[in-house]
Amino acid sequence: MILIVNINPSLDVIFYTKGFHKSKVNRSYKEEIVPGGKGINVAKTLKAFGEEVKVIGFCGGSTGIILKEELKKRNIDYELVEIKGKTRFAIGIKEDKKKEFTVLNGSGDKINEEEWNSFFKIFKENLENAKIVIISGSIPPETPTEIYALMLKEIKNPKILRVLDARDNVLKEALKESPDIVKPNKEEMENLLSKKLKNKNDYIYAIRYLRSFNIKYPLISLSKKGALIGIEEGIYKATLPPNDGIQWGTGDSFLAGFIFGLKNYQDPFEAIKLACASGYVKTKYPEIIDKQQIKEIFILKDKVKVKRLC
Ligand SMILES: O=P(O)(O)OC[C@@]1(O)O[C@H](CO)[C@@H](O)[C@@H]1O
Repeated sequence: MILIVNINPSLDVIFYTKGFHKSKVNRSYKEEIVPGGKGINVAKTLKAFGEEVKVIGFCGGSTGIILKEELKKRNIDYELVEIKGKTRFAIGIKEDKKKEFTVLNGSGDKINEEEWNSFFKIFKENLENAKIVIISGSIPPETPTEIYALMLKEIKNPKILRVLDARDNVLKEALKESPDIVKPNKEEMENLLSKKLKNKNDYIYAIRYLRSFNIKYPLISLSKKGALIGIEEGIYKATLPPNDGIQWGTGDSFLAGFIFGLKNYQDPFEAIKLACASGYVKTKYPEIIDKQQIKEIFILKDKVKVKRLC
């Protein structure tokens, strides 16, 4: 089973509008509501690939009830600790004829001590059956930045593949625990290094930096410009022709594609191709949940170009 930790899930609402103006009353002509949060997105894509997944984390309030209903509809197994607070919203705004996509992520509510204790109990129990653990997404307010480092430390079985997608100080702390796979995006990596990544040398520097923490497969997603991967043999850039679809949750599908590829083909090149194709296909849909989308991913996979940088 692939265990997915999403401690700050969300209900994602996408508004489609003919025009959006700040400080004005705006109207949408269509809305979509999907269960979200980075981990849940990874879970949905992996499930569509046919993998057995389980999501653990927190949920609360009426939004939490909807989140659970939506997960059930999609046959996603979950064990979420009920909290006094509520599950957050994340809002996406897509304007017709514009390439930009606006996102407003809610913060979520604070988790109390009792709720954390219940979570760690569930976490430890589920580690027994997990082959892969993916920890992904932002953390609730007032959560110590060492939280993901703590979880990684808790995974004592060396056979479990430890995967992390986090940002800022949470990522910084967790790197010290040498997860097997990390996947910051370009902006997150720039924040971590306090340096812009502009060219090939910067890319090499960034991957080497991650590898200095003994990360087996450091990945950096470059949005429309593809992705970077570091392996023992070298550093590579994978690309697909750019498209103008919605860039929300693409990094999560990217990560799911990579994990599926690595697990089933044990080949990082096949994995990075599946990752790029999964991210690309996600730009066309609010979520990846069915076999038809997976077919599209497999067709696209062979079009991904992988070039050695050094
Ligand atoms: O606040 P976070 O956890 O960084 O981001 C939350 C979020 O925007 O990320 C996903 C897309 O990657 C959405 O499903 C979700 O709502």
